[in-house]
Amino acid sequence: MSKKPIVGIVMGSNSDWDTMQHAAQMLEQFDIAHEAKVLSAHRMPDDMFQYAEDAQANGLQAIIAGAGGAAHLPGMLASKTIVPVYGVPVASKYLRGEDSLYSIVQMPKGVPVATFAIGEAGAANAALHVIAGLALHDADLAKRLAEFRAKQSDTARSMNLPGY
Ligand SMILES: Nc1c(C(=O)O)ncn1[C@@H]1O[C@H](COP(=O)(O)O)[C@@H](O)[C@H]1O
Repeated sequence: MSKKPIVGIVMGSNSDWDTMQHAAQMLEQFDIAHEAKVLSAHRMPDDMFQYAEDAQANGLQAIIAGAGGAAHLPGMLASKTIVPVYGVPVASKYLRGEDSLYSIVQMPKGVPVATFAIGEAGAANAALHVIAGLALHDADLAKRLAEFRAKQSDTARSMNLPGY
């Protein structure tokens, strides 16, 4: 039987998956039980409200929400749950995601959404941030996160520049 998800990855459209799959891959890599689904504040507001209202009772410890353009999904989720919401601005067709970034990051005081960079690095980092929080209470996960960081340092140290 698959483990009950503790992280929810949601996105406004399946067109966001190219970006949001990087969050899923990171959680997969660290063996964190998660779910991924399309959920839109604009196109399916009742489903979105229900998801947020049930999130805590369903055992979710974090929600990673990605959306592009008028990206209201992360903020609206945050307005309906105390489960922390990590927002990922997806690059939009016309404004390259600046619109997504601004609409996620500019939350009114009192309803926070932790906002990450536009695109796949933001999606991966949102997952890593969630993992860091979980690792505070999970020694094995903390060890694996430290190993991931050490490997990354090794890769950076071995980078050569042409002619130097
Ligand atoms: N920003 C939102 C929301 C929302 O915030 O509720 N729902 C869909 N969308 C976004 O619309 C973009 C285009 O969607 P389509 O590709 O389906 O036309 C996507 O990036 C999606 O996140």
